[in-house]
Amino acid sequence: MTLRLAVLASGRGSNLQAILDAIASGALDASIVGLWSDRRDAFALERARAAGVPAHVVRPRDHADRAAHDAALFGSIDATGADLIVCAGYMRLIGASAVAARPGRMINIHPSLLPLFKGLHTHQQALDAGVTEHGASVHVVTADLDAGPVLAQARVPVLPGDDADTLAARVLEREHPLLVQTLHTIATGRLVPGAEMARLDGAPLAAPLQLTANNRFA
Ligand SMILES: Nc1nc2c(c(=O)[nH]1)N[C@@H](CN(C=O)c1ccc(C(=O)N[C@@H](CCC(=O)O)C(=O)O)cc1)CN2
Ligand SMILES: NCC(=O)N[C@@H]1O[C@H](COP(=O)([O-])[O-])[C@@H](O)[C@H]1O
Repeated sequence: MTLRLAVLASGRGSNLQAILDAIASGALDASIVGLWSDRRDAFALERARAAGVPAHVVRPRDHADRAAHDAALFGSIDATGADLIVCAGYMRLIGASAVAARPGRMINIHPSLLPLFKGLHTHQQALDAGVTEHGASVHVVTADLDAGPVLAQARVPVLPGDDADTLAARVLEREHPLLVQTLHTIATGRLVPGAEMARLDGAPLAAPLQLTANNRFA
């Protein structure tokens, strides 16, 4: 069955574009039922429109508080019958009640090797920590920020002379196949995200899947 995706994005939308391209090429058996952004200037909106995907703006400033914003956002998403909600550069903390109502149905791509470097400015965090390896993670969204079960990771070296921008670019290049391959593994039913635990081939996922250089899981 084709996996129906609702995608949330706040910015340029390159991860959204990676999903769109994978669907268009036949590499991912999924459809995007809509793109939702909290920012009306998000270029992700243009990418969605160009692909014929319904693009929605739900701005926090138009709602009384976080709970009201979440209610409007997820009410719109629920109306589409989406199977999975993908945070692809969505820069809002999702409230605990919205998360609790959708256990295991939301994933996020985060630019660090979780549990290292949660939150924002992850590449500077990595440089400040002096790590020699960095990367990206796809994890289940839970009430606590960037703390849910980690489904898959991709690793990159930190190179001498790196700054936050050069490191971010190297990570972003690996995020795209990481997200697509994770969605493919979910779409085929091999990987099942859970609020507390993910399962791979019916067994508890013992450790995050690791993306190889040829964009497959080891
Ligand atoms: N409940 C959860 N919500 C979200 C998660 C999560 O794991 N649990 N992942 C994030 C994505 N994210 C990092 O990966 C992230 C999103 C938002 C923020 C943040 O501090 N946002 C501020 C507003 C910032 C702004 O508007 O510029 C806020 O919400 O007040 C940090 C990290 C998606 N949501
Ligand atoms: N805390 C969430 C977070 O920092 N997400 C990051 O935002 C970028 C979105 O890029 P994109 O809009 O080009 O997909 C990506 O690097 C993603 O990992």
